[in-house]
Amino acid sequence: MQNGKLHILTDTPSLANHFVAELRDVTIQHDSLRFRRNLERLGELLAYEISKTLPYTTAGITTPLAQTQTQLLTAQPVLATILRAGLPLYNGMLNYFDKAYSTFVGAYRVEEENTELQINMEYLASTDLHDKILILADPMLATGKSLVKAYKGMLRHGKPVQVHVAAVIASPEGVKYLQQEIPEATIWLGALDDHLNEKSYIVPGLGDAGDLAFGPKI
Ligand SMILES: O=P(O)(O)OC[C@H]1O[C@H](OP(=O)(O)OP(=O)(O)O)[C@H](O)[C@@H]1O
Ligand SMILES: O=c1cc[nH]c(=O)[nH]1
Ligand SMILES: [Mg+2]
Repeated sequence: MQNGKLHILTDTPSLANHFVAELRDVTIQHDSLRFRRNLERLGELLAYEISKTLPYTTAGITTPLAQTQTQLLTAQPVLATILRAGLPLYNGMLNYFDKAYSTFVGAYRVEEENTELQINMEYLASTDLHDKILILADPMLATGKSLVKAYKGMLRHGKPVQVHVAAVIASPEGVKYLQQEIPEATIWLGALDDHLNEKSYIVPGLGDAGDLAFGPKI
């Protein structure tokens, strides 16, 4: 699906399908090194796709043989992510936007029986966001509450001129919530899944991205 504001990598046959498949597959996903690397690879692909929509200016460069011209980013984006599971995806993006400044948010879902899902946000370290192109990356867009809470917290550090949200797997419910709460955002997904289950996990999804990347939380 491509509607200008929502882009989904796996709607087109490409290697992105392999990386998402390996993240989901129970016979492969327990290899945590491979799991993190696949998140990183998708961060690289998403960064590349986003880069095609950013502003560029013509710049002159000197090779050993001649002068030539090229198109370079007018300004670096700011990369933001949510700990823990966001780290490998962020790292992939930083591999490509290698001069970007960063913003980090520490947030986690509090999953308790019979209560509505809450997000605990305990840490936010941000660079100046005023008039910046912000790319907010988190592998899982489930209810969307973590991303929305993180973004609203970040606005204390300036209003970005452009907002991109990048996720590896999203639910339709999460996309709808994000579009309602952050209508200015362009959304970039690895895959758009079917639904959320009663514990607000994405189905078919991949399970718990943070635990698969870094081990179970106690
Ligand atoms: O859309 P939501 O319903 O808010 O869910 C998505 C959040 O869940 C995961 O983090 P989690 O809370 O599991 O923390 P972790 O990265 O420490 O595992 C994921 O990385 C998102 O931040
Ligand atoms: O399906 C989900 C939902 C939230 N967080 C995850 O890691 N997976
Ligand atoms: Mg988790």
